[in-house]
Amino acid sequence: MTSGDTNGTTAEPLLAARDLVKVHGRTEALRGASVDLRAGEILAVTGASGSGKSTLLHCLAGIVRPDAGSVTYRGERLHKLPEKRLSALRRTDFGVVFQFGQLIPELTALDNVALPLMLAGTDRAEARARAGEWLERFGVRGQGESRPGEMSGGQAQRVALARALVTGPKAVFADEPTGALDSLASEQAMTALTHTARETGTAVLLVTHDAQVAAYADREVQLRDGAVTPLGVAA
Ligand SMILES: Nc1ncnc2c1ncn2[C@@H]1O[C@H](COP(=O)(O)OP(=O)(O)OP(=O)(O)O)[C@@H](O)[C@H]1O
Repeated sequence: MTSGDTNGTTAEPLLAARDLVKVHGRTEALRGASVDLRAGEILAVTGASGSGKSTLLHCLAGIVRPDAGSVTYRGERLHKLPEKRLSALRRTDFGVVFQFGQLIPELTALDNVALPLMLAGTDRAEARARAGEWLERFGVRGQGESRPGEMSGGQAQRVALARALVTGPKAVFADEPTGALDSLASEQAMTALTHTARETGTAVLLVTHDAQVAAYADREVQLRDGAVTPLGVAA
């Protein structure tokens, strides 16, 4: 793994955040954060609790608009897009997974993974067939007919990862995806995520406070007080 911020990039990044500022009430969550996510790379964003990691992820994923600065996605000003266009882009090009997978509790694992395909217009039978293949990839095919409450945390999280990747997004945003898992389940989920992302050329922005999880990334940037700092700089 190499470290670095926005320097040393030769290829055009997939996503580029520049000088992001985001204020929540009286808290400046981001104070001039800049970072690139390159196509196909797995980038870990680390930093202390409250340093702004989740806020940075939300801005890059187009979930939250920054108060200042810019987010450029393949040449488009993401933060300036109208809401309708932004949500359409999020559906086709981005996948997200959070600490608690946020699967729909009433649906089986298979239907949870099939849903994004159906929302994109795939018919139910085809969507379920493809969802089954993705459950297989993540080692949870056997849980296809289980509802989230009937699975272990690790299984549910692998289903959530399959759901994030099933539509073939260009980027997946994972916010502490293993934060609620024990070390074995965490290892299984991270191995499945990174293998699949590398196989499919999907970029992953991985927010974590766990050095073992960050070690799965190709590159790491660290946030401190809402800005990206070079790795290894003492507080
Ligand atoms: N919706 C919000 N309303 C008010 N304050 C917020 C909100 N979201 C984040 N904050 C504050 O902004 C700062 C940065 O939060 P953020 O969640 O981005 O950090 P983080 O590095 O992801 O933290 P953690 O590792 O604890 O999840 C924190 O002080 C947090 O309390």
